[in-house]
Amino acid sequence: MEMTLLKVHGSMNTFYMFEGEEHEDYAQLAIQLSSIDQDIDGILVILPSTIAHAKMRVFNTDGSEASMCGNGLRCVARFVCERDGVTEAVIETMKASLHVKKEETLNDKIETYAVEISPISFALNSLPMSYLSNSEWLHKPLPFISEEIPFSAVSVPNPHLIGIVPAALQKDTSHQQKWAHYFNEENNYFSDGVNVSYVTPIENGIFVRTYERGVGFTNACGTAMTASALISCLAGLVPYGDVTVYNPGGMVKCAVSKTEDTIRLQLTGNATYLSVVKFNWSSSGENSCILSTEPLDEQTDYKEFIEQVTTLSSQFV
Ligand SMILES: N[C@@H](CCC[C@H](N)C(=O)O)C(=O)O
Repeated sequence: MEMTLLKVHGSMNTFYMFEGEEHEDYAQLAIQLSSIDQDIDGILVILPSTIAHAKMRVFNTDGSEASMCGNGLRCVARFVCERDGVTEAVIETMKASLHVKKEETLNDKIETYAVEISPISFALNSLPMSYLSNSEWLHKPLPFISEEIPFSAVSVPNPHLIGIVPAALQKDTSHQQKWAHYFNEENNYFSDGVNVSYVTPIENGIFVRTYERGVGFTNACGTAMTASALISCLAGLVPYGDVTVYNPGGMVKCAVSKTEDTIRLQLTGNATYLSVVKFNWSSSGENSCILSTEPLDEQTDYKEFIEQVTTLSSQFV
């Protein structure tokens, strides 16, 4: 089957995105595409929805399906808004229908979208995480990892384990690599695996590096950055409101607001189109191949933006 794919990124978290139908073997397509193009972190499928403007499904490079993808949702938001001629929309995801909207550009010429991140839960069984008989784990060391790093577990709704680390542990990624790898193999704590982020407060925000479940280290993970902003606010490391979050692929803004019984999260960042790719997909994989690639010209502007904004975080990249 010949398909037209858009190669897109949010903070350099990179995907092939396309309109599809239900009941195709997208897990296998994700595995095939990521073995052909090792730049990508997964695929985004835009489907018809009976309750929203569209439905998004996201598959990691290992073929596992995730309940949410913050960076991907911004790209889907752009596609759906441009397709339907609107500036706001609702996108159905695995666990919730989420509000998305076109935003003021983060910088000249950068297509920018804001997306709701929800539902949020600190209940360990929502990840799931199992540790002794705890029902939540917030800003406390996990002694089998380290007595110094405060970890928090949260689902938004995909699962995140977030550690607040000093600059030295942010620069040397081997500690994070070891534990993230361990938690994403057969283990006693996370039966479905977990996205693991190390967060370091910097001058005007936080820096977040994420090892994604089903992928490995990524340039950025949108849900992880938003969950990290929330944990940093709860821990008193940054004030509530708009948190500037740097990552190896760029910078986003995460709005965190909290009343007595409600937390609201919104992720704002780029939705950049890289190229239009014609792909021949055969289910056996034998004849699957890229037929043509037509580069688009948005990445030059994105690179300029990154050069301007990432001086503070360059020590970690
Ligand atoms: N990159 C995404 C998250 C993708 C899914 C994740 N690997 C999982 O399995 O939960 C993001 O931007 O949120």
